[in-house]
Amino acid sequence: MSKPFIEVAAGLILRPDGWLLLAERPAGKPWSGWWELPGGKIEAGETVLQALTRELKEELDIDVTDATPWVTYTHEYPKNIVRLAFCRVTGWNGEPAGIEGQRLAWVDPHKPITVGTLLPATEPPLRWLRLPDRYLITSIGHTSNLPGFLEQLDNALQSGIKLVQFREPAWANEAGLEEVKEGFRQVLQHCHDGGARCLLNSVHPESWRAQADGVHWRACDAQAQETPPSPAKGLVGVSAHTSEDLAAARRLNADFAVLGHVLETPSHPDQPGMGWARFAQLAEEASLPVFAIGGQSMQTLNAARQYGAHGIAGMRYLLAG
Ligand SMILES: Nc1nc2c([nH]c(=O)n2[C@H]2C[C@H](O)[C@@H](COP(=O)(O)OP(=O)(O)OP(=O)(O)O)O2)c(=O)[nH]1
Repeated sequence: MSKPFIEVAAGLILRPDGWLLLAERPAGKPWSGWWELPGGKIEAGETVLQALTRELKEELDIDVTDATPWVTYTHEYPKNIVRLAFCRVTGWNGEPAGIEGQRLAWVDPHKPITVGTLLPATEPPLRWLRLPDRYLITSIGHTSNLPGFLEQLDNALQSGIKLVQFREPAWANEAGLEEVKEGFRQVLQHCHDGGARCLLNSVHPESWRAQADGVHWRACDAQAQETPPSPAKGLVGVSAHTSEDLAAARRLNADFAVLGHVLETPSHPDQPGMGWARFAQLAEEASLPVFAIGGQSMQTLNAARQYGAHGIAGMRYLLAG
């Protein structure tokens, strides 16, 4: 007999200081005593955000004023399969209270969670929440551009960029390997001095990866990998344009995908963007955090979140701050 399939809306209720609300499952419910994100089952005819708003009123007595879809994730338990639509909740009226007698705790998601044991399906979103919301991709292109780029990079790091990808296919085509490798070394050093991590694009030699803080797979390279290559060091990102690319990202146990391009962008002048509607569709099926790419800037971050993005990725606009 097939297992029951449950659809759930769950909220990452985030205070302005970044702390997150967790709740203990009350006595009398399955998994009582385990900690979770507040929320509950989606009823027939309800949208995810309607279900979330109702559940948070019933369980916490708060009125949600600002919530956006985030990652939708399916987990198989021994007795059922749960599809969790996680949403970021950043605005509400009222002070959360444990209406069903459940204990509540505000926690810093960037530190180990010590309040109690999390439900198995609640662990991934806490890990994903630690990803920064902006992902800067390098576009140096030529050895003579390196000093100017590093200056701009320092400014971007100062303005809060915490995740960078070294991706230089054009530069690697026209310059010697050692020259580009030296550029990578310098970018990495600036990132580390500025408190950021730097992933290496899979277009560059595998032997450089040990220095990087993780690998970012091109879509074609991700598709070509049958199984995750030996335990990945650091973060794993994957570029995606289609459902198949997102499936490859899941096979590689990626921490996130970069999906696009969404809007028109100078880096792909002849290709129209997929648009936000298609982006939202693909993001919903991704089962992992997705950065929107293509025409993205701080002005599009809020829009991207409305369509289910975790954050934005880009070259020019993110570098310009
Ligand atoms: N709310 C929530 N549910 C989670 C999380 N992680 C996780 O595996 N689940 C599972 C546990 C349950 O099987 C299911 C949620 O169902 P529930 O029993 O809380 O739903 P509900 O509040 O509508 O409860 P009820 O009225 O049916 O008693 O999702 C999480 O972080 N938050």
